[in-house]
Amino acid sequence: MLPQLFNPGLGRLIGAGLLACSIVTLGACSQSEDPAGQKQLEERSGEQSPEQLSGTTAEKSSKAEKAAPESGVDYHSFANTNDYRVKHLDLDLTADFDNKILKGTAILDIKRVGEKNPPLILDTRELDIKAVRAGLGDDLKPVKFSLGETDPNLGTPLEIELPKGANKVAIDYQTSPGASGVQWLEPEQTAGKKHPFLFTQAQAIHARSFIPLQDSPQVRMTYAATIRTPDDLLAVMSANNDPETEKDGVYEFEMPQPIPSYLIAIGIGNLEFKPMGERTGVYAEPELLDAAAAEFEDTEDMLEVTEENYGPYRWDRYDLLILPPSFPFGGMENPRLSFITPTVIAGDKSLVALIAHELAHSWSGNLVTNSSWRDLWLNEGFTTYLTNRIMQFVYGDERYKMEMALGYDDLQADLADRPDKDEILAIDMRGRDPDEVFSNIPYEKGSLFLYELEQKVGRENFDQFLMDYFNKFAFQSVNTEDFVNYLDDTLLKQYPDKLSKERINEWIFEPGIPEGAPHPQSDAFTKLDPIREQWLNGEIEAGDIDTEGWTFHQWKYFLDGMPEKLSDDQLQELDETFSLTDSKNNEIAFSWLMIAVRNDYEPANARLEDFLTSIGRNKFLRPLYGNMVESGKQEEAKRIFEKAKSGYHPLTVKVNSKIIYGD
Ligand SMILES: CC/C=C\C/C=C\C[C@@H](O)/C=C/C=C/C=C\[C@@H](O)CCCC(=O)O
Ligand SMILES: [Zn+2]
Repeated sequence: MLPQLFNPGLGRLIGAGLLACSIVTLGACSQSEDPAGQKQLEERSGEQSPEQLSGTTAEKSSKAEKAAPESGVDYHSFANTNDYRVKHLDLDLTADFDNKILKGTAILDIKRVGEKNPPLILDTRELDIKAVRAGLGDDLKPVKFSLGETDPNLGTPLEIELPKGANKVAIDYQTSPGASGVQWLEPEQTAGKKHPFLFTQAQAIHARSFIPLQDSPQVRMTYAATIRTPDDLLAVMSANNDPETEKDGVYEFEMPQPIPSYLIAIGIGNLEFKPMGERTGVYAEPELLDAAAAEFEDTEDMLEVTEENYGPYRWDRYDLLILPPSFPFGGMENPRLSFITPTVIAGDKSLVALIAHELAHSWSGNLVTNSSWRDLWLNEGFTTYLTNRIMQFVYGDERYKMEMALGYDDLQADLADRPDKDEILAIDMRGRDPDEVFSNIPYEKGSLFLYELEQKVGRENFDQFLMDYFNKFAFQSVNTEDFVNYLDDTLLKQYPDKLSKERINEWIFEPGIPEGAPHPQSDAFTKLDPIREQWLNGEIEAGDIDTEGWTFHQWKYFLDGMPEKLSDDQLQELDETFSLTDSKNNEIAFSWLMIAVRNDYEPANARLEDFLTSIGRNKFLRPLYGNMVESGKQEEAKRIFEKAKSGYHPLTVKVNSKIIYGD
């Protein structure tokens, strides 16, 4: 039998569905004919289409190398960061739940870094800009501004004429109800069903949909914020949340460490706090608070082992915010306060690698940051490597091996699915929407590359290397070339007989996995292969399989290793013996539903519909909808998607409607 993984709080959430919230059609933003904006756009998105980047492997990789943006250039931002840099943001926003808008003022402290005095160009998306003032210090006067042409991926540049010597710009604005980085939830979509909820998700290029700024990970700023909410709701941010704060509708925050814009985050809801350790705690709706605190109680241990091995935690507190199930990701590493899907509260800590992952970003990603989305692997590959190590420190070798092996299988699956050009770590993303290119490749291939380095130079030496890397580049944004140069100066010099530049380039600039790369495996998994085989061959019945003590990881491995096609009898036997359709572990349910969809297993249809309408996590939705379309169930996919869509996050709607309806 399946282990009993049911969690009452989550059960209520899942059962409730996600209806009643309507995603309002994106409103038009006032625009002017603006040649400057158009030029920015051409410079950023037009040089080479992805198709132009195809060719032989050698050509491809050399073109990928050339795609390294010049210093100060980010193909996913209009901002003229070679002229000005935003250093600090002061935000004062009111959350208007009735109209689904954030309204207020952003004051940017800017530093001129170029020789000239051109207009300041900021990123925006669907923002209604009411007025702009600029000047020196607090002497701000109204200035001219214009919105340029809108690019479907990048949004709309905001051009501001600055008086000479200006170092401050104040922008009065409001967001659109359909802002791509904000989800407004109706009470029905929450655990408590009585209060609305709001959360933002800025990565990769959605901060611009709720704050006008230089929305590029090359730019780091400190921030202070006042967030005004209805009196009975609590606001939290990726900043200095005070666990003692009482609900009163006005909340002040400070983020004293410089962070990139994609890490600015706001959550508002009927939230309460529960401590888990000295520096760690959880914010959640009261209905979920105890379950979340119990599930994630090892967070403090994770924090301590990571510090011991990779250097100090530099962000003061580390708390978790548990979001409603429409959150489009497993977690988001917002500094000091990771945003977490409730779908990982399984009741048995089986899915807590996600917490290790978000915590690890406090070193890889938040401290040392990819300087453009081309270099995402520097954030995610390092973080995935650290995640595995944290899981080993806290839960031991067997868990480590299983997590690694599952990651390797995820990588294989994505490699089988993607064009060569998207298998390159330093990926060419020009002209593309980062949300649509997103895959496991930067995570798992990046991590496997680091694992190979570890194997070659020895674990202790590699840990030292990582600690030094985090210290050297702390609070800086780096690109692939910075990392390669650092490798040149360190490990390549220290271990010339063990490492080579060619091999490193192959990992970073060539598609696929280099020949001879490590292949993480787990005995706890390989022993399941003959059992699965025997069952498939009819030599044993499902009831003969001794599943006592199987971990979630083993169930996932067992199910994911099933062949494409199973007979109706086989599906029924599996389901009746192991109650798979009713599994309360969302990862197991997902693996089973993937099998059910591709084999037209009707008894799982109701669960499939419930799953797709109650969870908004793209990791599950994209493959499930994709599988439905591929197996001829496009109409059913459309029906369910239309029913669920009003409760999905804007990003979820966008990427899945492409899958279901095509372009
Ligand atoms: C190769 C793609 C390059 C850049 C894309 C960057 C961001 C894309 C965007 O869609 C945002 C992603 C945010 C991810 C946040 C957390 C992930 O670690 C979650 C992974 C999936 C999950 O567990 O649900
Ligand atoms: Zn991550």
